[in-house]
Amino acid sequence: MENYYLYINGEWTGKDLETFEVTNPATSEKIAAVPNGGYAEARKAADAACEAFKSWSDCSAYERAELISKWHKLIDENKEDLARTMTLEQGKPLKEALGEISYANGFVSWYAEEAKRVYGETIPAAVRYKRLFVQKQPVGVIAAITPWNFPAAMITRKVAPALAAGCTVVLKPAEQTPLTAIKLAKLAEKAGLPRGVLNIVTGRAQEIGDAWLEDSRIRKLTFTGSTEVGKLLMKGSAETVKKVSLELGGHAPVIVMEDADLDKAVDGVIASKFRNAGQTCVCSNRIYVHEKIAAEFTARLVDKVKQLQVGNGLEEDTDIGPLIDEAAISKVARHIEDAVEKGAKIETGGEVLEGLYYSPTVITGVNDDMICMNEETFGPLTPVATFKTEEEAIARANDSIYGLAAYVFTENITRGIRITEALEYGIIGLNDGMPSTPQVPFGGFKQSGLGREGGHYGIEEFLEVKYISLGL
Ligand SMILES: NC(=O)C1=CN([C@@H]2O[C@H](COP(=O)(O)OP(=O)(O)OC[C@H]3O[C@@H](n4cnc5c(N)ncnc54)[C@H](OP(=O)(O)O)[C@@H]3O)[C@@H](O)[C@H]2O)C=CC1
Ligand SMILES: O=C(O)CCCC(=O)O
Repeated sequence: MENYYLYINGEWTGKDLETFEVTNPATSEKIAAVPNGGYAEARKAADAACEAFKSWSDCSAYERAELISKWHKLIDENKEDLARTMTLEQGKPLKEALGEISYANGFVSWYAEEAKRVYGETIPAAVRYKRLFVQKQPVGVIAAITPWNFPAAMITRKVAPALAAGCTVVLKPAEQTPLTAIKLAKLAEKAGLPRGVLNIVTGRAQEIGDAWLEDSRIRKLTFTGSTEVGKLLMKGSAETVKKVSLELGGHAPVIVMEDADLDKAVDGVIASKFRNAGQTCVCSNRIYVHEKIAAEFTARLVDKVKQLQVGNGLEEDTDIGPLIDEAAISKVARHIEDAVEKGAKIETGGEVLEGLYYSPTVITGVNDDMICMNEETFGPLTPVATFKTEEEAIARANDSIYGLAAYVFTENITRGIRITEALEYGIIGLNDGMPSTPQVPFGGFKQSGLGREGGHYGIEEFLEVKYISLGL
């Protein structure tokens, strides 16, 4: 078993701390023990990041870009090992894990370049004897708290722009998936990132979070995870008025119009629904199909869902791995039981399999009172409801406290644009089940979060705007 430690001020520490176990959700086997850090370690990490900020923020953008590019190269050279580690601790199929490493590394290369494009501005003054300038500066020390469902991409999507902007970082990965995070930090060290610039603390979430929330030297919190914890962290950030970026829950609707290309729509739904066994905040959670094509759409969908292979992610033909834990299984089962009690029909799936596996499921006869039509399932359940008019579909799709991703399938581009503009969502896949990519803004409306990650928008979250008035 490999050793995994905390990474604070360029040193691998925490060897004397108690540990917590990391298990493989596919087999329930213990795969590693990781130090159970807490308040003291979080403080040390913050001290290191504060000290390192002085020199890191003073480096030229080109110096930072070069180190970030070296990190990118090392991640690429180690992608098989990183992907295998991810599959072992998180469960997703190896082919998906490899895809995530490439996606994650896409943020690293994008922000290595973007570091060089942090432009300022000059603004015409109203009087002759003044010159007005705007420049951008790094926010300061950043605290990042990340989830288990994307153990690499949720880290690089935060850390790469923060480093590029000149910020230093303290990071707490999720309890279930710290190994990928630690391996990424080892590669950052190998790339030559100066000590204290990136610090990783594993352990007791609330203590670590509290230490960073109360620390006025930490100027920004960036978080991906549940809406519940996001709200707690937002409240906790108020005391020291930190900047906050939150990427929280979703409840993505899919609208399939009567003029959709049905094969495209079915493939899009499968891609968005079953990615990571449905454990993605942009996974489609509820499908609205025009009543005229509902029977044909459902038949084609069910046929394809039946072909999905459930199994250990390390096996080559696996499409759907295990869910992360028992609570995730119970949530899916509860959503299906509730739907069936309220009149839904299981077209395929609906079974808890041995271990942490749940069979990919399609249900029909769905109505808006069912839990699955109101809450994020975060599992492989596909509820299919029908609608009569475009207005009805839009209203039902928007009837949610969430606003992260939505999907629309239609071959009529005018209608597609009209629906897209009416949807209260931050990300829309129009005839596309996989809109995520490093160069675009990712984030939600309403209670799905604040701020944007990715693209040129992502680096702005780590920059302060400074206005300088020069009197001549
Ligand atoms: N938007 C998204 O991408 C995600 C959404 N979710 C949703 O949330 C549900 C629950 O998943 P869960 O893993 O519990 O998500 P959480 O929001 O609890 O966890 C996300 C991260 O926050 C940390 N955390 C939890 N509580 C605190 C706290 N009080 N202070 C500081 N950090 C904290 C966790 O640490 P630790 O792991 O140590 O508890 C983890 O690193 C899922 O079923 C899903 O619906 C989950 C993951 C990602
Ligand atoms: O928050 C998530 O669930 C991970 C984001 C997935 C993506 O970037 O598409």
